[in-house]
This record gives sequence, C-alpha cells and structure tokens, in this order.
Amino acid sequence: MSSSAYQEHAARAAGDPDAYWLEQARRIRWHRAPTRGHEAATQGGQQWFADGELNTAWLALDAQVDAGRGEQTALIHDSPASGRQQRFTYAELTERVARFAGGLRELGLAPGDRVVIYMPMVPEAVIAMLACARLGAIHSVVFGGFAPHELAVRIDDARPKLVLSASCGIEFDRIIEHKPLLDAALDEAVHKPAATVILQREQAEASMHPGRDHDWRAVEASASPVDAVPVPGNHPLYILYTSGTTGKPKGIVRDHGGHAVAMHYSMEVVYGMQPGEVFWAASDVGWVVGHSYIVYAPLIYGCTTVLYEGKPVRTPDAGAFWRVIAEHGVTAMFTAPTAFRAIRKEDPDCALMRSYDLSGLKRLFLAGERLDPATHDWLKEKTGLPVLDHWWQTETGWAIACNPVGLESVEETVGAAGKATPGFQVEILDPDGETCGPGVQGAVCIRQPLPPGCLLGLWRDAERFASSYGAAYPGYYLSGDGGYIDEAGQIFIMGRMDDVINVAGHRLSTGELEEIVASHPAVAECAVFGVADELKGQLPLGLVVLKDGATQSAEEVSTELVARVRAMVGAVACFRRVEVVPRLPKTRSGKILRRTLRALANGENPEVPSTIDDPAILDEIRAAL
Ligand SMILES: CCC(=O)SCCNC(=O)CCNC(=O)[C@H](O)C(C)(C)COP(=O)(O)OP(=O)(O)OC[C@H]1O[C@@H](n2cnc3c(N)ncnc32)[C@H](O)[C@@H]1OP(=O)(O)O
Repeated sequence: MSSSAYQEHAARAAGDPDAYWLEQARRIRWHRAPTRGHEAATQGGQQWFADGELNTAWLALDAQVDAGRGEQTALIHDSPASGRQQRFTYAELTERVARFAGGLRELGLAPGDRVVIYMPMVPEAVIAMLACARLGAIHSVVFGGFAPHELAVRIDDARPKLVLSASCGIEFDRIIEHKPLLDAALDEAVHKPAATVILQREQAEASMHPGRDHDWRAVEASASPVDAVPVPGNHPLYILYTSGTTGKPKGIVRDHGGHAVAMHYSMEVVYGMQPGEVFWAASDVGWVVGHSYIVYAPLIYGCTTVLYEGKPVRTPDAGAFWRVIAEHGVTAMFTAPTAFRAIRKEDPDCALMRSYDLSGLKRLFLAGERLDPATHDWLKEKTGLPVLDHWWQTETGWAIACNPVGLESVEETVGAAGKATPGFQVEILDPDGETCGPGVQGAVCIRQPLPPGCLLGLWRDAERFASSYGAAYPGYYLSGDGGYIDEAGQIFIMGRMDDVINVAGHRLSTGELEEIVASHPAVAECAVFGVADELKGQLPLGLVVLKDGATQSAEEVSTELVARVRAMVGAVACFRRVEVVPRLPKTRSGKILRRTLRALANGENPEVPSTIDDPAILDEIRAAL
C-alpha cells in the first residue's frame, strides 16, 4: 500500500464510521450480512451490526473448512508443563467443538445461558469457548490462577448454568488442583450452577460430586455433533471480568458480529498476518489477549494458533520461547514485556536463542503493560526484528494504538505505543475537558463511537458502565490511563490515573486488596498501592496501622495479610510486602494521601500537600519504607 494508506484509513474510519466498518464487515462471511452500523446497546455502550446474523464459532471453524482449510493445522498445544504436544486441523477442531457443543446442549445449555470456564491452558479450554459460542451461549472464562473467592464473585455475577473446569493446572513443577478450588468457590457462591463438567488430567484425579459433576470425556463421547446457531450480530459472545477500582470486577460484554469484524481486521492491519501463517500469543485464555489472539482472531483469519502451557523461563529454561517459535514456524509473536524481562534476567546474552532457527519470525508484539525502552532495545538488538509495542485494554478487545504494519510500516518510536488504530479517535483531555496540545499529558480518551470489537457495556450494570467510562467526559470513552500524543501522532501511555495497578501484565484493583487487608481483625486502617518493580512492572505494597490494643506482633499480622490476599485473590497478586506504620498521612478532612504515599514508596520526593494533617508523618513513612 502507499505511504498514505494509514492516514486514508484513519480518516475514512473517523469521517464515516458506519460506512467504513460496514465495508470491513463485508470481508467476512455472515449467515445474514448486516446493513446497520453502530447504535446504543442495552448494556450501556454501543453495538455494531445488530441486523446481521453470524455465529463466531462457525466463522472460525466451519467456514474455514468450507474455504478449503480443513487439513490445515488450526491449533497447536505445546505443553512443556506436561511434556505433551498436540495438533488439531481445522476439520478436527470443528468436529471436537461440534461434539462437545452437543454434549453441553444435552446438559440443557441454550442460547443466552452463561457458562463459566475455569481451566488451565489445555486444548479443551479452547474447545469449551468455541462450543459455548457455537450454541449461542455466553462464556465467561476465569483465569485459572484466581483463588476460589474471585471465582465465586464471578459466578455470582454471571449466574452460569454450567461451569467447565479441569482436575488440575501445572505451574512449573507444581500441580495446582483446580477441582478443590472450584468446590470451594461453589460453596461460597450464592448462585448454584446446575452442573459442572470436569476434565480429568492424568496429573491429578478430581473427586466428583455425584449428580452435579460430569466427566468431560464421557459428555463428549456420548454426544452427537451439532450445528452452529446463527445469532444476531449484537448477541453476547462472552463476558470477561476485569479489575476496576473496587472489589467487584467489571463484566465486559463482547458480541459475535462486531468482534469478528474487528478480529479479522486486526490480524491484517495491526499484525500484518497472512492466512495460513502461524500466530502465537503467549498469554492465558483467562485474559483478553488469550480470547482475542489465542482463540478468536487467528482462527477467524485462517491462521494456525499456538496454545502454550509453559512459562518464558524454567520450562525448562530461558530458551523456551525461542524453541516454540522455531519448532512451530511462528511468523509473529505477541506477549507481555514482563515475559521478556524474565528471559533477559536469566539469559541476558540470549545464548539459548542461538540453538534455534528463528528465520520464519517476522515481528514481535508487546502489550499488557508499557514496553520499557530497556526491554525494547535489548529485544531489538538480540533479534534484529521489529519490536512493536501496542496499547489496548480488556474493554476494547483489540489495539487502540499500534504500528499499523498491515497498512504501512511506521518507524518504531521507543517508549510510544504507536499511532491511533483506524477507528479509534484518541484524544488527550485536561481536567476541564479541553484537548491537550502535543506533548502535554492528560487523560487518554477515545471519541465515541468506539469501533467494532469493543465492549457493548458491563454485564447487568449499564449504570456502572456510564459512571466508569462515560461520565467524566461526555461523548468520550475514558480509558483510565494517562499519557500524551507527540507532534507525529505517536501515543505515549504513562500509566493508570486510578487505583488500578499492573503486576506482570495482570490488572489488579488496589481497592480490592485494601478491602481484604482491612478485613483483618487487627487492622485499623491501611493503604495498598503499586510500586515500580524491574521484573513485574509494578508490585503491590501495603501500609497498615494496627488497632490500639492489637495483641499480635507486626510480623505476625504482615504474614497473615500476605497469606490472606494469596488465599482470596491468588498468587498472581504478588502481594508480598506489608509494612506496619504508626499512622497514615491524611488530609485534614481525613482522606488518606495515596498519591503521596505512592510517590514516597517509589523513591520520589513528593511535594507536601497543603491539605496534609501532619507533615511529620511523611518522615515516619520514609523510615518505614
Ligand atoms: C492488552 C490487554 C491486556 O492487558 S490483557 C492481559 C495481558 N497479560 C498477560 O498476558 C499476562 C502476562 N504475564 C504472564 O504471562 C506471566 O506473568 C509470566 C510473564 C509468564 C510470568 O509468570 P509467573 O512466573 O508465573 O509469574 P506471575 O507473576 O504471573 O505469577 C505469580 C504467582 O502466581 C502463580 N500463577 C501464575 N499463573 C498461575 C495459574 N494459572 N495458576 C496458578 N498459579 C498461577 C505463579 O506460579 C506465581 O506463584 P508463586 O508466587 O511463585 O508461588
């Protein structure tokens, strides 16, 4: 394409969004093609293509088989964790999904019913998602690293008819038994699903509740394959929960039609892929990266996707990523910067890379947290490839800012996430709602309408959607991130402006962590916030004031708090540091000065706020840190 292709697409998408996206919609197959563009959705946001009819699982599987891809590998499961590898052609994956969908239908699953999926990185997790989609049921995948409480909260919000799970996951050399975690969540949850379907893995045998728990293989073996159910374009495909500023996660709702169009478009424009090539997103199906770029986009676009059940290091070594790329002929890889920081820490010279032929790899994509210049430069030097940061969110489902390599190759700007992807009109707004000039930092906002593929709204909470995303700047979507745009249109994302932190690419709510810490009987008050960490980007730190008369020692309380967060959220919270302090800095009206605390903990020298109750407290905190 010519060098103005990006501007031309961005201008057309901004000038007449409906015409632009209806044109893109015509590039995928539909059961009934849409004629309408965007309009308001009942979940609070916008929906696209409501008068079209499509089933995403059909588009990702049956339509690919029809198009002659039946014998092409659709899915590669590479599991150093279990020592197994498995490949599925499009025809085989279609058959497995159609059969499992038949089994789910026999268990009573109907269009619109919810299904919670709590699984490790096994092919059955992908099969489960696609089988739900095939029936028009709405899946809600819960990350397998979450503790029972987190799972229970999501079960209560989604109210699933079924829960699909497995006997265990594998973390390095540890077997994590999932079934006892699921049982605990089901005990805690108020909503009781009608049934569960459990995949027994050889590493651990789950005990089953007769009448409630069904054996996965038996369900699949006895079922007959069923056809995909065509659904309206705006029919919910999935709910994916993400952390907000409070303990209650937000249920992001995504659709069949708009999502399919966006997934197809992004494989071409954002990732520069060709159908038939191998795409690898090293993430987890429990995150949006896993939904979009392990499962849906690669299959909708006719690529081969890799599902990796392992880690960047210690499975077995820091050469694991290079092995997967070489062994499966990966064309483009996508992961979070923290994964490459882990590799760099263990193998700074990339000695282990030299054993592998990486000649097929064209590009590396990074997202999930800011790509720090040091990691960018190291990766670029070691691979000699384009190392492309891009920025997006669970809410958007695909890249808001990118280097649109499928349209034209823009030179990498280190530290920037790229330019606004066509369809996203990104603006930086000041507190008065005025647009900031180049280089001036403010709230990163997107002018509405958001393009297809973004959230329809929040599950059963249109009000929270409005207050979280729309109220601050009417006519815009508030991303929650702060940043600036330079003269060239490159977007720099500087971090969250609210109480959300990013730990190893995992979004966590400090509000939720505070709620858990505050519930300890010895804690009078507390503050939890993120501090910079070289490996994980950020780590949570808790400052705690004990109640007068508390009999436990500071060490005992700290140990219990760390254990409490691990038990209630999961090990992924990486909540390992608690400091007991005599008091917390507050405004005269009693509000804890969190921003000041965060700055102190990050080694900065914050200005003493004029509203502070007693400035001497800051020295006490410095001493404690
Ligand atoms: C663009 C839109 C988005 O942002 S979507 C989100 C994108 N984010 C990602 O893809 C996540 C990227 N991060 C990762 O994949 C991992 O953090 C990588 C880099 C692989 C490192 O993994 P790991 O060494 O386990 O560190 P961690 O910080 O993730 O884990 C901390 C503790 O939690 C545990 N954990 C992790 N996953 C699970 C799991 N599935 N089941 C059970 N436990 C899990 C880890 O084992 C670790 O435990 P421990 O503290 O060592 O005991």
